[in-house]
Amino acid sequence: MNQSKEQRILNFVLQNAVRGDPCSVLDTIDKYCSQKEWAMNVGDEKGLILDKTLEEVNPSVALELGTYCGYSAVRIARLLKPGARLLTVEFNPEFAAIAKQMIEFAGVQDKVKLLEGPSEEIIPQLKKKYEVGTLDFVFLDHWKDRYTPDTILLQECNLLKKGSVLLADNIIVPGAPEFINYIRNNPRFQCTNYPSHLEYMKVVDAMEKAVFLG
Ligand SMILES: Nc1ncnc2c1ncn2CCCCCNC(=O)c1cc(-c2ccc(F)cc2)cc(O)c1O
Ligand SMILES: [Mg+2]
Repeated sequence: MNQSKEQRILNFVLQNAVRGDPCSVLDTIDKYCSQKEWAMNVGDEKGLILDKTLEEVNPSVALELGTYCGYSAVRIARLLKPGARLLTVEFNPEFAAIAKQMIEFAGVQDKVKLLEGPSEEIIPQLKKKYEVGTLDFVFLDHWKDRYTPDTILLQECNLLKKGSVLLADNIIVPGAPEFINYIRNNPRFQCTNYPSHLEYMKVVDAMEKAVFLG
């Protein structure tokens, strides 16, 4: 049974990155996906926007929707202060299994909780089952047509507080037009657009930051 692309990415990391060194894991994934096989990691260019936003917010509790191979989970976790934690949600069991190994190899497993399932099921469980009060930071990188319903669900579940920051990937490609329409016309959010490029490609993409005003 031949390997999946995600398994090949993980194997390349296990053989070429430095165990316990998150930056070497990120660099190794970027090297593989830019030189050998494209994959939908946020990548190093948009990754810098993610880094800068995280340094601004310095979250105690962060949520990621769409783990994939764990690239952005490692990217986020490496910047979290002691005691801070990331909850990351992945729908696809094969991706979740890869991401778990990636997160452990990078040595950030103590900061990351990987939750398997659809976001619409997990979000309503965050307060009671996962002891979340409110979320300081949310990275949206899952199905693009889930960005809006999940942003509404986060509000309905009282998971956002004044100052909570949402950062959404892929505003141009694959695109999230309904989300952009929703969030930019919603007086409870202050939005900023960050032009960039699709991971590992010369194709234009962008990220959108939305600060919840309470
Ligand atoms: N917890 C949950 N709930 C619901 N869905 C869930 C989920 N957890 C996961 N998923 C399921 C989403 C899996 C993938 C989402 N990401 C994407 O679809 C994505 C696609 C591209 C792309 C661009 C140009 C191309 F030509 C082709 C693909 C780039 C990206 O950066 C992307 O993030
Ligand atoms: Mg993405």
